[in-house]
Amino acid sequence: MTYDLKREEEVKEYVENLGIEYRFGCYKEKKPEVCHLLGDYLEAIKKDFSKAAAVFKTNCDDYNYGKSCLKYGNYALLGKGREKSDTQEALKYFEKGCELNDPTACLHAGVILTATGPAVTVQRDVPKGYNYLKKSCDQNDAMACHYLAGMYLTGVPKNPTEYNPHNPEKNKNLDYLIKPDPIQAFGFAKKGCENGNIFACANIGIIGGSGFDDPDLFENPIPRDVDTPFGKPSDVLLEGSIKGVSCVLLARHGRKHQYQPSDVNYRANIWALKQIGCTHILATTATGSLVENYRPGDLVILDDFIDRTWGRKCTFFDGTSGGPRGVCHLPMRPAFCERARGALVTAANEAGLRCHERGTAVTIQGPRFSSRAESLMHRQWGAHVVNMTTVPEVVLAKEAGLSYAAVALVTDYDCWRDNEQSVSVSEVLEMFARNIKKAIQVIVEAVVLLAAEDDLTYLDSHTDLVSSAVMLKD
Ligand SMILES: CSC[C@H]1O[C@H](OP(=O)(O)O)[C@H](O)[C@@H]1O
Ligand SMILES: Nc1ncnc2[nH]cnc12
Repeated sequence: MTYDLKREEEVKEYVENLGIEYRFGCYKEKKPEVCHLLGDYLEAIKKDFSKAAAVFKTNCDDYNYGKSCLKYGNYALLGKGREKSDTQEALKYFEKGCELNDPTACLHAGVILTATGPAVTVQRDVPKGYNYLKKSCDQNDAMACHYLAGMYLTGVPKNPTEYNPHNPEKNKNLDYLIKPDPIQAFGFAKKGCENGNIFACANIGIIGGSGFDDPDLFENPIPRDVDTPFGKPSDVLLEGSIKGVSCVLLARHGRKHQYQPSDVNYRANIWALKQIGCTHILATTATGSLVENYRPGDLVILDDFIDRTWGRKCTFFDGTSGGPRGVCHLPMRPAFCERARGALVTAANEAGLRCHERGTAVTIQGPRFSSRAESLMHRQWGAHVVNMTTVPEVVLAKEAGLSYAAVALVTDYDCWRDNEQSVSVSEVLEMFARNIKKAIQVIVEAVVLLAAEDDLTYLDSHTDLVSSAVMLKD
């Protein structure tokens, strides 16, 4: 029989007949795949969750249908179609689903058995949980691979309460069920990424500025040519890993330093990093000092800016096709992500480097350096360093909901000091080259610190802030 699905009565009849067919296939013909469809039908069309739960349960118990075990496990976990939730019961069904080769059931069983925290009610069994996760990842479940990558990244301590993400030195002495292993972590992250979990692809973007355009950060970087609604970024994105953490490097001015500060496509750069799955961006920038105590060779973890640029595209919210809609009035205090800044500060301090934990950058339009009068004025305004790129980069990263922080390397004293030559390109590049190891060390350690954080709710607050700043009328 054919139905005209534009007519309401015929749709109703079709749906009713579907239910009859499923019942027949399940109860009379005893076909497990049809019983599963019947469960889906009861859930999605009839919204009868207790009946759906009963069908999934029986189909798992009697017909060993893996997908139904997963479904019933979910019902038990959420307390859906039954009086209350029961994690132990859920685990039993996930384990059976996994034995029947359902990769999602394996994932859920693995997560339950390895989870820690106050809400956990099931006895932790990391080796068993690990095997379930591995089976799931082997069957190309991207989430399981991502989860395993996380386990190898930080290691799985016997006693999770002893683990302190802010104290890597102390963590080294812990007793581990799974030892931290960056190579394994990267392998699983790569597999998670290949199977479509963008968060396993490249979590931390690194924007390298002058002198950091092409550093040897990754062993075998994979170049990725990316396009965005805002045009092409300054260069290919280089994917690789730092101590097992998936990262991606972008040369702000292009690897041949082909774009001057006002011609950098900042929007494409930030969008490309977000598009590829970055949640964080750590940037480097060469800066001139505006205060005596910020000496060439020092690091500054920027915490504010003064914008002296003009004509740069400084918002994604301008109606560009493929971009976000509405008008965005984003608060700029704080300008940088405090958590990412904290990681840079800790990394610099732990490495024993001379580092200023705060600093305001005045970003000038360039490409020329400041006049002496301008330099003196910037000093009076309270800026600590001067460069040509922090704006609009920091603004756009914030609009994209990313965690962004920048480590500035002081390369010169600009031109405000009496009886001293004013800054030159050769001075900047020479100074950066002499200190590049510091910048690399800080970025590398900050990447490790950020990756070890397990409370990522601050990332939600970045995106929430953007949502609350957008004015949009339908
Ligand atoms: C090469 S001198 C001026 C140049 O250096 C800084 O670049 P970046 O921020 O990309 O490190 C500064 O902002 C100017 O663009
Ligand atoms: N003095 C300076 N002014 C602007 N950008 C810079 N980058 C490095 N030094 C600088």
